[in-house]
Parts: sequence; structure tokens; C-alpha cells
Amino acid sequence: MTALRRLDLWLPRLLHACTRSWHRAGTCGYLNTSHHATLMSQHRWKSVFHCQSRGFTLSTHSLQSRDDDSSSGRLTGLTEDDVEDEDEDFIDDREVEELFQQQVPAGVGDGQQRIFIVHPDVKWGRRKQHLTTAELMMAEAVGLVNTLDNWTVVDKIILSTKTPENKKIFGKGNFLHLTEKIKQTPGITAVFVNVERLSALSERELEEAWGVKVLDRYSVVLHIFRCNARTKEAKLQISLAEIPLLRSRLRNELANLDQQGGGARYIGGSGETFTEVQQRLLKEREMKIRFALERLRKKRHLLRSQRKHKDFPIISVMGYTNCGKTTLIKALTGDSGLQPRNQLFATLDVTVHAGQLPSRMTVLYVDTIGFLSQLPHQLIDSFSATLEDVKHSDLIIHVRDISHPETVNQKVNVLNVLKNLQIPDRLMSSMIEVHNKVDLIDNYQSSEPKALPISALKEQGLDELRRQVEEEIVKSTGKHILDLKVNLSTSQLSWLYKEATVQDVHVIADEGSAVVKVIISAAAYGRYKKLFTGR
Ligand SMILES: Nc1nc2c(ncn2[C@@H]2O[C@H](COP(=O)(O)OP(=O)(O)OP(=O)(O)O)[C@@H](O)[C@H]2O)c(=O)[nH]1
Ligand SMILES: [Mg+2]
Repeated sequence: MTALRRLDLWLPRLLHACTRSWHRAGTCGYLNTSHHATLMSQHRWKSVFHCQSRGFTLSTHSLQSRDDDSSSGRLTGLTEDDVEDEDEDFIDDREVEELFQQQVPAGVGDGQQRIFIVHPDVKWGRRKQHLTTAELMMAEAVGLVNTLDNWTVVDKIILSTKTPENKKIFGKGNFLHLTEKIKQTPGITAVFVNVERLSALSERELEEAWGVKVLDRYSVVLHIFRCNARTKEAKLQISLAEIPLLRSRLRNELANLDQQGGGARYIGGSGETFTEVQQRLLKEREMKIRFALERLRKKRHLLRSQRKHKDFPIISVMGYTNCGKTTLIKALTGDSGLQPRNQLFATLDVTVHAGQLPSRMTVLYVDTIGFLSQLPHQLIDSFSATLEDVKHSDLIIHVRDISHPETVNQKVNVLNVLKNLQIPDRLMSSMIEVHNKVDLIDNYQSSEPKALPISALKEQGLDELRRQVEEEIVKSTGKHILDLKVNLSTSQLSWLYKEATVQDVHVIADEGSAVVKVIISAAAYGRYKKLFTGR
């Protein structure tokens, strides 16, 4: 039996056991809905979801003693890698590492980087940015560089240009001025031109003129991704997103070689020129990565259907990078394994964390990759698969950093990306918008009446958020919250424990019956009625 199938068998039992445990605690009067009151300590959950390198195993020991203290976290986050299995979709760690390590784009290694940033300010025309200012875009570029450990900004400049599509981006005068400035600044290792993507030709021209490595937004963001990638899928997606970079680098190298007549030479006996061999190798690598990703995607699909099958409502938490998504999920679930960081793109993998709503319904919160304005298209493409899960969720929470000067643009950007991802209308219209980091603003008053002010860090406004989430989840999943009268001499109560979420049991001893408060899906309620009331 594959590990995934084992998970399939065990997960309902586990959660059923836990629901019972939570319920028992509730009747003893020490269950409350705040995360401090969780009855499962995180290490126990960890051992429950303990994964060995090639198989998913369950520790029965962790199931035996649940008389726990009530102080710590709950379900630990699961990524696709956590449920690695032994079936034919297994992808070797070494295989992924090899693909990942082989192709570090030359010039952006792990060492110290002293960066000069230049932001081309387009004053008019189709490339002009209408929603933001050059200063704010420069601030974001500085933020990107500062996110990287060994990188520092040595100087920066905003220069206007009427000709951003030219090879040298700037007009003659400004280009000369810029070149002089770069050459006079000591110790620069790279120039970061804050445009989405430089053509291979531009990159070569600029590198020749300035004598240092030239980076664009694509290569910088990719490098951040590379440093933050943990799971196989993230590593493969980054390797795929790097292919265009390698292709243009190859084009540059081959252009240099061609000038010396090297690229067109035939490699002994192969019938291919050196250029053709290089291009073929890159193509082969791309195919290999795509193939490996496809296998992982299949597994993700399986996991998704399992989550659905378990009937846990799924809530995707989305928003601009660094807005506080991970912090919020940590606060809502008490999952101490989550590590929010003041860093762009700290989260690259979709992870799933269980939490409880006021009615004790268990829901799964999905932590997602953050958005960034002008995120290069190819990068979005390779990560959009990661966001595919969002389409299948029951609710989206859109987190906004309300203390950020660009918060309105960030919202526009996030909504645009969601639109491009073709998120179903039902999810767009039920989306809950939260205004996070209100602790940083004195007396925050929102101008948007439907938005919910919170501080994920200070855990303010979370009860109201949980309440709204529950309301939406009940609506979107078609679940009912009902008081059902059961006869205790029948199997009604145990059936409800198995098929629904039992919130409360009020025993009427004289009658041998009980009033049971349950959250139950329409389908399960139909079965209940058929089984026990004959209707
Ligand atoms: N003051 C304050 N800081 C917060 C709040 N929520 C999050 N932060 C801080 O914001 C930074 C980013 O938080 P994360 O939770 O990692 O943000 P994220 O949206 O998951 O970021 P990415 O995964 O990089 O997209 C961290 O330094 C948090 O401590 C809040 O309510 N108030
Ligand atoms: Mg995060």
C-alpha cells in the first residue's frame, strides 16, 4: 500500500479521534476557541505526521496519550514534500538537487554583492507607470536587494528616459552621466537596472560599457527565490524559470564565440555545431524539469482531492509579499513551526495548516507565495501551478499591509493577478479583505467598510475574523449548523461523530436522549435523515 493511501486511511480516523478529544475537553469546560486552548501539543502532531525519507509513517504512540497540556500549537504545516511516497511518482532528491545546482546563472553566486541601482523613469508613453512613482519603485528595488543576506546597495539613481526600449535604455547624455557615476563608485560588483527584463543584447551592451555584471528585476527576484527555495517543487519551478535567463546568457556567449568563429564549428563526429549542442542541452534540461514538475503536479492533484474528500474547508491566504500572511496563519492556528520573516518572498511553497473556527469546525489554511508588482511573466507562469490550489478553495482571505505606502497599488496588483489566474467568481465575491498591521497606525479607521482591521502580530481582531470566516464557510460549503435530537440507545450519536462535526451534546437523562449541536454537510444530513428518520 502506498504511503498516500495509508494517509488516506488514517487521516479521517485521526481527526475523528481529535474531534472527540476536543469535544470531551469542551464538556469539561476547558476548551475555548483561542489557539492557546488547543489540546494537541505540536510535537505530538509532528509525530503523528512524522515523515520518513521514503515513506509516510504514523506513530501510534502519539495517538495513545492525548491527555495533553493546553498550551501549545496544533497541526503542523504539510507541504507536498511531507507526504512523499513510494509510488511511481517518486522523484529523487538527488535528481532535483542536480537540476537545481547545475544551473546557477553565472554571475549571481552566493558571495558578497555590492549593488548600484538605476531606475529608468519613463515620463510618458506606454511604459509609463501610472499607479506609482519612481521613488516608490526605487524603494521596492532597494527592498529586493536588502532581502538578500550578502547584498548591499552602494548607491542608487533615478534617471529619466524617453527611449526605454533602446539597447542602452537611456539617451546619450544620461547614459554618459550614468556610466561615469558607475565607474567612479568604488567596489561595485553589479548594476541592477530596475526593469522587468533586459534583452540579451542590452545586457551585453551594458556589461561591456560598465565592466560589471548587469541584473534586471527578473534575475534579482529569481535569485531571492533560489535562496528561499526549500522543497522539490519550488526548486524545480525556479530551475524552470531560470531557463530563459540561461538561454539569453548562452546567446551572449555564443555571439562572442561567433565573433571568433567558434560557435559554428562542428564537434567531431556529431554532425552538430557547438552552438547546436549547447542549445540542445538546454532544451533537454528544460524537458527534464517540466517532466519532473508534471509528476509532482499529479501528486498535488491527488493531495487536493484528498483534502476535499476529508471535507475540511480550505481557506487560501493571499496577498502582496511581506503583508503578513504567514504571521496571520500562525496566529490563527498556533502553528509554531511557521516562521514569518521580514523578507520578500519568505514563503515559496504552498503549505497547509489546520485551525479551528468558533464552532470548533476544523479548517485548513493555505499559505501562499506573495505577489510583487511587475513580477516577470515567466516567473508567474512557473509559479502559477502553485497557486492552482487557490481555485479549489472554499474561501480566500486577502491580507493587506495597510501600513505600507503602496498599499492601494498592492491591492490592485493582487486583484489583477487573481483575475489572470481565473479565480472563480464565487471566490472573488466572497473574499474577505483584512487590513493587517493596524498596530503601526494610530487610531486606524478604514475607508472600506467591508474590510476587517487586524494585527496578526499582536493578535488583534482575530476573533471577528474567525467569525466572518465561519459565516462564509458555512455559506460556501453548504454546511448546516443544526440541533439534532438523538436517541442514545441507537447509533445516531456515534454516526454523527463519524460523519459530522459535533460541537455540543446536551444529555436529557430522563428521556435517554440528547440534543446534539452539529455542523453537517447537506449530503451527510440527507443520509442521516434517511438512516434514522426514514425520510
Ligand atoms: N507590526 C506588525 N508587523 C507585522 C504584522 N504582521 C506581520 N508583520 C511583520 O511583517 C513581516 C512579514 O511577515 P510575514 O508573515 O512573513 O509576511 P508574508 O506575507 O508571509 O511574506 P512572504 O511570505 O514573504 O510573502 C514580519 O516581520 C512580521 O513580523 C502586524 O500585524 N504588525
Ligand atoms: Mg509568508
